[in-house]
Amino acid sequence: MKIAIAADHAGRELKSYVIDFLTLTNHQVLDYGVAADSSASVDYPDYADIVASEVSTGRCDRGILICGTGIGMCITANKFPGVRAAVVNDEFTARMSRAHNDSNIMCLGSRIVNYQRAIDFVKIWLAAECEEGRHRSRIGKVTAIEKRLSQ
Ligand SMILES: O=C(CO)[C@H](O)[C@H](O)[C@H](O)COP(=O)(O)O
Repeated sequence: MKIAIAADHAGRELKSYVIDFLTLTNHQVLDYGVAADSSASVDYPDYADIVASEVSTGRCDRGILICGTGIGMCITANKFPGVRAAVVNDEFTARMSRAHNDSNIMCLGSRIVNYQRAIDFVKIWLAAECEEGRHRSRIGKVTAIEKRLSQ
């Protein structure tokens, strides 16, 4: 899978662990910063913008965004057409955000989850499929709202 990833200063260390895992498991990873050795305080919308754009345009299959809580990244990413970003801070939401919502961006909170749990969530999220049926129909309604509001 081709996966775009980015983090703000709060998420940069966790991002390195996630990138190592993705690379080891043969995914193609595009790292959009912030640099692992940077000590700068940066703004999460600037990083969510890049990754959400990659997913929205279809240049990447999935995206992973990391900040302190995952919330700011998620709010920003969901402004982009076709993006279904979800904050994932436990196993259940990792699975359900795929099974019911077909999420294409996962947002992690580095101040909430430890590294090992975060990797577990990434594994679950990458492996889970959308259950289709009624869930696809509901996703279609979300897309219809998005289209209506963009006119
Ligand atoms: O965007 C966030 C909240 O939704 C992230 O948790 C940020 O990482 C956080 O706000 C950064 O806070 P800081 O005090 O500037 O480190």
